[in-house]
Amino acid sequence: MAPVLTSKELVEGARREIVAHVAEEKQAGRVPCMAVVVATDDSAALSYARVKDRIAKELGIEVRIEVLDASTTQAALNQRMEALSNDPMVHGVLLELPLRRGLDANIAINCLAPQKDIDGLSDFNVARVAVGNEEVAIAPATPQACIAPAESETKVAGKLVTVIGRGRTVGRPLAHMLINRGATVIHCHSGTSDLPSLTSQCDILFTATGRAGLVGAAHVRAGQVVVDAGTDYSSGKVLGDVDAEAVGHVVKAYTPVPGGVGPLTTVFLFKNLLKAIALQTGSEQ
Ligand SMILES: Nc1nc2c(c(=O)[nH]1)N[C@@H](CN(C=O)c1ccc(C(=O)N[C@@H](CCC(=O)O)C(=O)O)cc1)CN2
Repeated sequence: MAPVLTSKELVEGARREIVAHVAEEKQAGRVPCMAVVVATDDSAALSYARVKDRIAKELGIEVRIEVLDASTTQAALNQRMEALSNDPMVHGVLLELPLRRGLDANIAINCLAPQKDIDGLSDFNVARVAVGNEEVAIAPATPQACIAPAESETKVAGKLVTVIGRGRTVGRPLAHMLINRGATVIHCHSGTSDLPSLTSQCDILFTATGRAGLVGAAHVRAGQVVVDAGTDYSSGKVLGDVDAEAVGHVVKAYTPVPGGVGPLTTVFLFKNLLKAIALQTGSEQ
């Protein structure tokens, strides 16, 4: 079996960096504060909010969780996002996804000032990433959490990579971020015909569809690194896109689910909060 690229060491390294950075912020008189808006009944999304709260406490970061009940309208959600964005004590706002039916995440997220959009999902941040201006953008956390384990195994620059998935939170920004890092990108999705021929020719395969077991032995070849950002809870436990048993016998290394991209996503959200502060205070131009 190929080595499993667990994210434990990367998470621990990132946490050490965050703790040091938070201490600097506190010396400068700021307590980094993230608002988490929960307007969903999705049990996974609710538990992610609680996980963020617990980890934030360990890192010295303040978290304000705002739960909006089932009667919340789009207008009320937008107003809450705007108010949190205008609060000088709040440095970043995150909207737990997916939202309740009838609420539009894009409209709500675009009510935030771009420098407070720590999910990096507002049109402003998406556009900055897409045009290669990532330095001064807030890039979404999950794509960052996909690239870090791949980079720990092999350089992304100059490689042929395939991305499966075109969602707004992972697949789409990930493809842009890989281009920004010098990779040659094949971008696939649910409508792609003959997926195995496009996934098996690349050096690094990223998958973010949420369809458990989509990637099997026919999709991979020896020597590849496979990064799995899929999460499917329909069976009662969390499963990735990759059939690890089948793929693990073929490839060079792969990230597991759980224990791979997920835990790294959370720490990159906190890193985004610190970048947001730098953008707000002008210490990053
Ligand atoms: N507004 C956002 N919503 C969502 C995002 C996001 O980046 N912004 N990503 C995911 C949720 N997410 C972080 O917010 C997240 C997902 C998974 C994990 C994680 O650690 N998963 C564990 C498995 C946990 C389990 O057993 O249930 C793992 O993979 O090891 C953390 C954060 C969707 N929503």
